[in-house]
Amino acid sequence: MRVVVTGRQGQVVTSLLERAAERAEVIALGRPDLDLEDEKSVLAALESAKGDVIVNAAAYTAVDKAEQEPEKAMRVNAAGAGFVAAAAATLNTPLIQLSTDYVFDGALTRPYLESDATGPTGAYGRSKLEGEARVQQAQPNAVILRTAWIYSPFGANFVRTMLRLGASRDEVGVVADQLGNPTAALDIADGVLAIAARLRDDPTPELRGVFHMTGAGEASWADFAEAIFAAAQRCGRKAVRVKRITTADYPTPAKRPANSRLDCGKLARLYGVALPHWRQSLDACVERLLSST
Ligand SMILES: NC(=O)C1=CN([C@@H]2O[C@H](COP(=O)(O)OP(=O)(O)OC[C@H]3O[C@@H](n4cnc5c(N)ncnc54)[C@H](O)[C@@H]3O)[C@@H](O)[C@H]2O)C=CC1
Repeated sequence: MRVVVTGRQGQVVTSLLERAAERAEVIALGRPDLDLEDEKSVLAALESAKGDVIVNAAAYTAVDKAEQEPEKAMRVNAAGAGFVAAAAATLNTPLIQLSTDYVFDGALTRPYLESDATGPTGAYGRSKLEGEARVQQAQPNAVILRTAWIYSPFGANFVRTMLRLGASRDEVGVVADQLGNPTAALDIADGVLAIAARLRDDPTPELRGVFHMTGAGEASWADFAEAIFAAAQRCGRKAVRVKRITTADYPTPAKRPANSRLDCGKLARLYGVALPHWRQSLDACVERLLSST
């Protein structure tokens, strides 16, 4: 199977390249060859790459910065996703579009289902939600995969930020009143490859549409940070305390949902795909990061 993915250095792209092994050939296309802001480059690059399945993993992911440049977030995450979907339709190729828990407002007190009403609280979430709509319009042969709180040994993410802060501090303040599902990018890659193989071979309409896919288990950012520091301590690093603070204590430009837990039951039922518990994958990630520094 030949999987063509947008982006070259993102967490999910890098994980797909690493996890492909003998299951798939993964071709990563990034700027300048494929720029989501340039429709012609998107079609030309995807056409020449000739994938069995296309994965749109590139995105404008700077959640806070998006508040200052919402038009740019829209161009990349909404228009750009639409370009990828239109190209996928032209090339008659199924598409997997990565999306986010931040399409929800966080008011529910249970994990969100695919059928729950969306209501993004910031520019990033709005742009990703509009991206979902453009994909569904342009290429019905698509899976929109909402994931969340991605961490990995690559790129910028919460695990790497905590390890950096923990190296120079004994205590770090972390918000304890936002709940979500930490998700390893390497596990996302495994899930995406399984979904891609099924999408290519199985035309069942129920396999298309919106699906939630996160690591099993839930956490607040403070729980997540505590687990990171515990794993680091097992690797010989000093202890770091987590001071549990509130969202009000740590204002950010983008308002984040208090609860963005996603219910992943639909993906398990229809695809038989369920990602490992975030704690399990976290230990491997921390060990890998600390052994390489
Ligand atoms: N990082 C997270 O915690 C979450 C991410 N997601 C979604 O998952 C997907 C993958 O996220 P990550 O791998 O963490 O992202 P990332 O930020 O690590 O990588 C994004 C990639 O997109 C590329 N990119 C940005 N603008 C581009 C453009 N105009 N043309 C071509 N490439 C461009 C960047 O160069 C980068 O390589 C994205 O769709 C993101 O919205 C969903 C939920 C949470």
